[in-house]
Amino acid sequence: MIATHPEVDTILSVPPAPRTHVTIRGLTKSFAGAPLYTNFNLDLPRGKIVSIFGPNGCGKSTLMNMVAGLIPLDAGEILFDGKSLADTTIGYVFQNYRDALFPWLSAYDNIAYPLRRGGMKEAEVKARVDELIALFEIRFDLKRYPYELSGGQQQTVCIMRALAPRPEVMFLDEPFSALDFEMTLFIREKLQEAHQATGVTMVIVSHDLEDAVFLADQILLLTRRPTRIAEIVPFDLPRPRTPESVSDPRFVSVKARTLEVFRREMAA
Ligand SMILES: Nc1ncnc2c1ncn2[C@@H]1O[C@H](COP(=O)(O)OP(=O)(O)OP(=O)(O)O)[C@@H](O)[C@H]1O
Repeated sequence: MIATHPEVDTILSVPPAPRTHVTIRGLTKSFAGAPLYTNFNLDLPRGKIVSIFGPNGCGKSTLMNMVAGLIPLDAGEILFDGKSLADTTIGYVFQNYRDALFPWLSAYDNIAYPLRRGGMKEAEVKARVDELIALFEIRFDLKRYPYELSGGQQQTVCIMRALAPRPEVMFLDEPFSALDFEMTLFIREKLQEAHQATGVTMVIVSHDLEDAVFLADQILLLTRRPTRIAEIVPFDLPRPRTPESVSDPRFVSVKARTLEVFRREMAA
């Protein structure tokens, strides 16, 4: 006899949507006995940028960190093209770039770190780092150490390091929150270029509505905890999006819709 279990039923009964890259089924997580996610299902589309937005403490970072394997699930299954995380190359950009880079390594060696760790030959490491230097149009000296770089330069190095091993999925936890406006514009542009050049699936947690909308193909809006999907708002403004895009009526309309759902959830 086959034992039935609600979580297994969920996993079997919800097939992934077409062009899905990451399939999340029956995800369940509590902290100190208080449920955060219960039987949560989500498909993340291949090659798209999904922003996660929602009320404070609703579990945006926890969701992304569970998908990235940094926080264990209580139950459920997360597959990348049907593969486990262990068989998938991912990249992760932390919110706090100051703590994310290895201070004893130069910027160059930070970027090269995951490649060398993966056993890549030095000539190939150099070729890959050179590609990233060209993609990001780096003009500062990568022989410098993290403490010698500006915040924006450090975050750029973090993003280059995450992209170096050609990840299938890249996770970014509030990548703009510690940046000034000028650097935010720069990093937005560079992330967009990197996405267009590589087609990597990206997941971004954001606290800022404009940041959440700007890069996204989809804005995943979460409810208060116990957390469910409030709405997935699509945003198909053509790329490249520019600083002027924020006044485009399509941008304004998606931002207004996102705010409306957010307000509804705050009031719930
Ligand atoms: N290690 C932990 N132990 C206990 N509770 C936790 C832990 N990590 C997260 N939580 C709780 O889980 C909830 C979700 O946290 P999380 O940081 O994922 O939310 P968030 O939406 O990213 O929050 P914020 O908007 O404040 O950044 C919060 O109530 C938080 O206090």
